[in-house]
Amino acid sequence: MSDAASFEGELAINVEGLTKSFGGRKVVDNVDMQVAKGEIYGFLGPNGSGKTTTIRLLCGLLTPDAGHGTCLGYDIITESPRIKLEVGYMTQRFSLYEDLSIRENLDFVARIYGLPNRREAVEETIEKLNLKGRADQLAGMLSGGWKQRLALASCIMHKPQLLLLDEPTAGVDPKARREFWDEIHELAAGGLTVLVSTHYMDEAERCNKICYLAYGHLLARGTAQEVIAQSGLKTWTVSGSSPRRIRKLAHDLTGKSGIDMVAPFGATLHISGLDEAALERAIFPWRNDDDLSWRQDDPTLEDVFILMMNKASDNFT
Ligand SMILES: Nc1ncnc2c1ncn2[C@@H]1O[C@H](COP(=O)(O)OP(=O)(O)OP(=O)(O)O)[C@@H](O)[C@H]1O
Repeated sequence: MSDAASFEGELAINVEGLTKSFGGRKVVDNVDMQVAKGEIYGFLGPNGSGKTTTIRLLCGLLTPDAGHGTCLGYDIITESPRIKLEVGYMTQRFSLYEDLSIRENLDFVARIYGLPNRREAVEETIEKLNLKGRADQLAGMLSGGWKQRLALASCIMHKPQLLLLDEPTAGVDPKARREFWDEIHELAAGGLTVLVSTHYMDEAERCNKICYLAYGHLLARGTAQEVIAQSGLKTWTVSGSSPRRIRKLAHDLTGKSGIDMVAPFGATLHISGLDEAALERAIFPWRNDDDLSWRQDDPTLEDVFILMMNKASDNFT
């Protein structure tokens, strides 16, 4: 059996070739993943692209059909019970006992884990996640943001080394999301490794590294800047004399050769293409239009992800 301490300074997650099928359909296909200790690693991709399945393969809840590797220094196939003990997993539909208070919910979780010094562990967690003022409130009466904070508290009370968060802030307002992310950064600063799936671009940008999974295939990885640069996408931002003018331009350019994507952003339009020369040719007839103002821009992460999603749906579905 491997020694978890031996992964110190190494990779918290190191897997290769992970593959999993359901009903004859590959939902995770040959995925490699390396996550350094203490890193916040974002997991992005369209609905049904295999993010949750990959998370379950990593923590030993599912066995891969092919592939191998380690999580926290333990073999994901032969040592999954050890992994489960050292991972905090916040599932998409995390359930709390609504008629128990925050403190009672945490006490219940502490019992399940069989934590020694249960009371101390609960109070320490309440303190750590700033839940003190609400500790006696019923979970069912909490706002979405506080519920997520309680869910997070439940996942870290047993002091895991790796936190797996599956869309932890879905449906939570921006202020509560920001506070939740401040907390994640604080935990990572203390040495915890975090793998988080999200559909929010601002959250992707708060990760140290990200990867993009589509239809089971890992299409990109790196820092947000690296993923944007690797995409090779060229983008123009256009503003117009009126919303109607911008709508007409979007209509005229959509589907034109050389243009891979046309996306409205507020009062502007993002026009992107992978072949710079072909893009220039496509927009040329509108470049001197007095009603339009053109600016060459860096593509956003969202531009890049939408392009990858469109291309993946052509290639894999
Ligand atoms: N236990 C299962 N049995 C059969 N099919 C499954 C099972 N679990 C997941 N799937 C299917 O595998 C595919 C990938 O699902 P998964 O939940 O991993 O995607 P996801 O990227 O997490 O999606 P979302 O962003 O919607 O949460 C989906 O088509 C899903 O229906």
